[in-house]
Amino acid sequence: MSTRPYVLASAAVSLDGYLDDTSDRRLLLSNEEDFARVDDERAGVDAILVGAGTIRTDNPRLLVRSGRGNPAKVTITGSGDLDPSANFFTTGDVEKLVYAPAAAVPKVRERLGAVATVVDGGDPLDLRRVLADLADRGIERLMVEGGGAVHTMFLTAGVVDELQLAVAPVFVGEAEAPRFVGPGRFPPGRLHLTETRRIGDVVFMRYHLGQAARDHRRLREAIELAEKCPPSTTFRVGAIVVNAADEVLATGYSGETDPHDHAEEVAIAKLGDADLTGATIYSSLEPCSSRASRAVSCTQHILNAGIPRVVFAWREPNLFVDCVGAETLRAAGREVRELPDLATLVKATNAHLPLGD
Ligand SMILES: NC(=O)C1=CN([C@@H]2O[C@H](COP(=O)(O)OP(=O)(O)OC[C@H]3O[C@@H](n4cnc5c(N)ncnc54)[C@H](OP(=O)(O)O)[C@@H]3O)[C@@H](O)[C@H]2O)C=CC1
Ligand SMILES: Nc1c(N[C@@H]2O[C@H](COP(=O)(O)O)[C@@H](O)[C@H]2O)[nH]c(=O)[nH]c1=O
Repeated sequence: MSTRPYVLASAAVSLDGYLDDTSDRRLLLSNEEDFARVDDERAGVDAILVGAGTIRTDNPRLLVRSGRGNPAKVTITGSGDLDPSANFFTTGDVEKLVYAPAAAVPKVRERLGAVATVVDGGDPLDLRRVLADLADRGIERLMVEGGGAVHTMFLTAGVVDELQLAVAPVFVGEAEAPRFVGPGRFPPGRLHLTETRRIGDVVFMRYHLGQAARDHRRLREAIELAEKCPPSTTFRVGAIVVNAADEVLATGYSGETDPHDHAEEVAIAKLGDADLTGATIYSSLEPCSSRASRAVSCTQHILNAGIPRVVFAWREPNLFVDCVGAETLRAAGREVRELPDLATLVKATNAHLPLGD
């Protein structure tokens, strides 16, 4: 079971590393196309978090403009100095959560209790406790949109899995303007760069950190493995099982020994009596939860084998069956991570299927 959500930090920065200028007007660093990308990211998360400073400065709504998702809104405050009529609280029919240090909770609840759920975040506020509480509330994927104090806090606490930066072609040049991050002890070493993209005049960069970086590397390998699948009229999938030390225990791909083979069942069948404590199975596609060709689903094989962690890229589209693999595994207490930025590669391997768009 996840003890915290997958945390995706997102920011748009100037060439000199600022989030905003010092004027009263909000500085738009993203261009229209990049704001659409941010909207897509928002549509794919369960909650969006900004600091109280951002609510006071920007008065954001934090809604999905395209109407495709319904993420909850989350903020952090020590002072409780937030206006209950701010857009954060008044727009969107979604849950609003305010985390405050224990000592401040009564005051914050008095001010904001009618428009939000005020939660004790520990004394002093403990980020891991906040994240554990969000996980308990069903938040699997959290997008942290800033501002600078919040990005610094999350990154220096080592709880960011993915960082998305959009660099805009402008200088701010004001010493008093908010920077992307302040000083602190950040994760050591170089981050794992997983994507760069030109979006008009903006450069988009995606990085993965820590375990998420290891997951990204292994999942790409599983996706590449699917290229070995023989021609098929069903999904072409690759799977890799690693132990707690990230050593490969077994691999498999669809149709490896028989046309009905699924990648996960092939890999699991090769495991023998390997120690699966802390093991992870990487599968390019969400493990199936029911199937026509054989009696036991891959979700059930994973549960039977006792593999505690599952990482996949693409939610199974409702082409053959209605898949509930991820939900079933989570309900059984397994940690499930989805890396949807790799789904495009899996779709390309499955271009033979009638998938629509
Ligand atoms: N370009 C971009 O992508 C973005 C830009 N921005 C910009 O960033 C700026 C705001 O950034 P910034 O001023 O750093 O503010 P933040 O949004 O990071 O919020 C900081 C506030 O969060 C609360 N907080 C932080 N840590 C704690 C803690 N440990 N315990 C309790 N409360 C805590 C405090 O609230 P309190 O003071 O109430 O106690 C603090 O003042 C704005 O100018 C905004 O426009 C913001 C988001 C994205
Ligand atoms: N200025 C800026 C961002 N600002 C973020 O967007 C929030 C406003 O959201 P909304 O009210 O929903 O439009 C704002 O508070 C801050 O978190 N984001 C970006 O990707 N690029 C940008 O250039």
